[in-house]
Amino acid sequence: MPDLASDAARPFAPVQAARIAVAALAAAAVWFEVWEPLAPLSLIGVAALIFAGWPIAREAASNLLARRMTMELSMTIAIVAAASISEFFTALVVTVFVLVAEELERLTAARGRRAIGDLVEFVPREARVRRGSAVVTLAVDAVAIGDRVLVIPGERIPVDGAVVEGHSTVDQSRITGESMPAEKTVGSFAYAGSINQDGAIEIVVERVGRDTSYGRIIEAVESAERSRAPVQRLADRLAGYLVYFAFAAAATTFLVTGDVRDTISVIIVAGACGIAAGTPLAILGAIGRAARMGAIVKGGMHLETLGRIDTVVLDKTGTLTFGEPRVQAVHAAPGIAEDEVLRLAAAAELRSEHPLARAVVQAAEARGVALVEPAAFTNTLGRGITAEIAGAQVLVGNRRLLAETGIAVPAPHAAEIGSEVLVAQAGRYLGQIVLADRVRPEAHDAIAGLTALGIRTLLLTGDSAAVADAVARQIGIAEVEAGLLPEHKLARVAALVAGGRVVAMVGDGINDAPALSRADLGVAMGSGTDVAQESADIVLLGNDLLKFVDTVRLARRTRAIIWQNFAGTLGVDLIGMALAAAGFLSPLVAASIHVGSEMVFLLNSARLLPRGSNG
Ligand SMILES: Nc1ncnc2c1ncn2[C@@H]1O[C@H](COP(=O)(O)OP(=O)(O)OP(=O)(O)O)[C@@H](O)[C@H]1O
Ligand SMILES: [Zn+2]
Repeated sequence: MPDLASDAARPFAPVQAARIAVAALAAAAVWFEVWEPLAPLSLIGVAALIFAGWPIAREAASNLLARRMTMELSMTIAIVAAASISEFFTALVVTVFVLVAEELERLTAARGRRAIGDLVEFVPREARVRRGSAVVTLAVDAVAIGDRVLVIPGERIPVDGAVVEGHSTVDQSRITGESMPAEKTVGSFAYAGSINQDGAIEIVVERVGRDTSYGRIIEAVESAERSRAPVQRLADRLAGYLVYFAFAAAATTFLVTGDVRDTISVIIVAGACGIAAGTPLAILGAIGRAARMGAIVKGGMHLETLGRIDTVVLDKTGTLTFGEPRVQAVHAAPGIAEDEVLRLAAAAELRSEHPLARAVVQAAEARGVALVEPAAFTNTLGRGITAEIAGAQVLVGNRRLLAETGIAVPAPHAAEIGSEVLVAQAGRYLGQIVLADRVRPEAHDAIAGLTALGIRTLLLTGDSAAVADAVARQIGIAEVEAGLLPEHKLARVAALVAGGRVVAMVGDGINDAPALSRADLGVAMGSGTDVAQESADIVLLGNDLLKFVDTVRLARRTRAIIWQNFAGTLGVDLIGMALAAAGFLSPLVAASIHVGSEMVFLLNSARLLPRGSNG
């Protein structure tokens, strides 16, 4: 049972091969009774067992000292027992089996590790940095934020940053999971770890190394490898119990039948590496595969939770929509100019980070309206802005904000469904600005995918019921709750969790951060706030909701594979021990069943490893 973290990196050692060869040759020599001066004690057998069995016995001794019940322990006992009744052939062949199995396990585990190694290796170590008119090649560590990095066609992009020159298409599938090449022109954002295809581009460095999106993927996978998921601890415990059980069964067999060979078979047949090594391999493989799709799962525990979720709560703005509303129309009250409505709104919104605020300011700029700085302003959660402009109080926000101040507002324009931003000055209604956000094109299919998995979906939003209903209809979410303040979203999620649902909340961190952290699983959009991405359990780097659905499927499959291995191991071991106790299994057959079944379960886990990890 090799330890994934430490042993797997070790290549196939020549001495290990020598041990296997020596044990195999000695087994043949014993079989043909080549040189047996001291029969029934086989000198060749003893010498070969000491040489070949040494690592197994050493591992067994250290496990014994650490009070860990492992296969090495039971196998050592079985080998010694076989030798002590002069069954040297059996002892040697079992030794070969154990050594070969360990080597195979190590190779499988190494594949898991290599998937991570490839990940780390993929980002170039050097970058071409512009220095005045010259271009110098620097180690990526020496590149500073604000430097201009040049990337020629065919090269991998070494840093995260905005393109300031050139035009190209890049393959950024490793970061966002999108299979189509993405076009990069001046102003687009380029990710470290993507491959520049046909044009030279120049990038202003914004993030380097572990701070890049790709660096975060690596970090997530590495930490997933270090942290043990609860199911992994369960696997270790179960493996230990199996060894105890095998000892008890062997003792019983010996007491009842008095047959040493059958007793040895009972010990040998019970294997648990399929779960002890297969469980971490499955988790690592799944996390690596999710990372390939642009879904960073920050640990095996979250993967496990994801496999159990039955409810997904989604935020609207920034999650189901792009979170980039655009002004559709400005409706001014009689006698008021549209530009005046926009001017006051933009002034009030000037310092607000809210997506609606930014859209209003942008629209004002686009129309050439002069922007004035507000003398004072306050932001009321879920309502809007109260500002002081040119000595008058200006309200910019939703119906709730104006109604609470006693300002009458005409009914919404039936022509458009959009978020409305109402504007009032000194207690008088001036007009409204209608904004619309684009629904993410994959949102509809993503919801359908979740529904097909039997998952309940809810849309929670601070926006008006009219907008929320329109979005919900468009993407096929049945349950909608609108007009919610952040604390309402939190309470709603808390109620679902208290009701026994396993809840994932998908959001962008703008006014849904408390709910994100309250859910069993917080899923942050890559376009969301940094805080949300940092505190979330899963980050969707590419903002692709379909990849979230794929990740849910993957998590369920991982759970299924782990449980298949659990059940399979228990079944094989119990049936094997019963057959061995009844005298149906020779130690050799018992050893092949042990090793054979373990390899099947290990390969079952290895199915989850990302494919083509070199590409
Ligand atoms: N700066 C602002 N300017 C104008 N209106 C605002 C502002 N901040 C909040 N509002 C109003 O309050 C409502 C709720 O805002 P909140 O930020 O909680 O949710 P949201 O962004 O509309 O949607 P979601 O909850 O889906 O993210 C908005 O729809 C808007 O009507
Ligand atoms: Zn084993």
